[in-house]
Amino acid sequence: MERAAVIVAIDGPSGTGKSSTSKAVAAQLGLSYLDTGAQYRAITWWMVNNGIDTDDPTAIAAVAGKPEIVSGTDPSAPGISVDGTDVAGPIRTQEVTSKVSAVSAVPEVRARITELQRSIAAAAENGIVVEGRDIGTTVLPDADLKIFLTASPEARAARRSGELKGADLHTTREALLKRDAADSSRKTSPLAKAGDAVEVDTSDLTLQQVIECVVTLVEEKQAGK
Ligand SMILES: Nc1ncnc2c1ncn2[C@@H]1O[C@H](COP(=O)(O)OP(=O)(O)O)[C@@H](O)[C@H]1O
Ligand SMILES: Nc1ccn([C@H]2C[C@H](O)[C@@H](COP(=O)(O)OP(=O)(O)O)O2)c(=O)n1
Repeated sequence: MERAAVIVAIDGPSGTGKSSTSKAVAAQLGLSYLDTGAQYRAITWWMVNNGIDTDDPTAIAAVAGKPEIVSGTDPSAPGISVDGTDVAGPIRTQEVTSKVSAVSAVPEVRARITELQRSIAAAAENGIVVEGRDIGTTVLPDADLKIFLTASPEARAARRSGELKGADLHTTREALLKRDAADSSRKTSPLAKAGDAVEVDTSDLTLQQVIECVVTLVEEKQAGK
């Protein structure tokens, strides 16, 4: 039986499991996948690389339309490039991580990236899992299923410092909470749970349990479409 294309929005703060869950769910169900955080990281990388002062919203706004960002949507190899350069590695540096909240708070940046996200979602013939901070509230308010992942700061910091081998837990926790606070308090499209999103606290769940939970929710939606 042909399945209807389903659009899934997964939002939440850093380290709640959005990327790992979204990729696995998309792969398991044959859907496309979009990492919107990678797009904000990519535009931030471009700003840094081009000497733009990331503390100057006017300077950022003036050039927000310049970089050409191309996102891969295959969950097993997503990939991201800026003006033809593969930036999958460089967008994960600490410098980019520390500047991404300031760049992504600029309305001109958000307008540009949001438009790109909507066109990618519209082109996904078999459906798509889109993960970020404002997907269910702003980017795709008509998504078929909205999930909001949460987890305690302790669990999130432990997961992140596990990734950044040897990183101090306290420093990781503080940096993560600072970024969440900035992302939640910005004026334009802050990190927020949509009223109709299903909240899943992943603190005491394994990644496999979270994946199974989301797969079940998607399959229920598909069955009802
Ligand atoms: N439920 C979980 N239990 C334990 N570790 C997890 C869980 N979910 C994700 N992780 C791990 O935590 C880290 C951050 O997950 P990630 O998916 O990148 O989160 P986010 O995209 O929300 O920032 C990864 O190393 C991932 O493997
Ligand atoms: N939809 C989105 C996605 C990410 N952002 C911004 C805010 C986030 O701190 C950064 C980086 O997002 P990313 O998902 O890569 O962050 P993690 O380190 O995985 O938590 O991008 C956003 O403003 N809107």
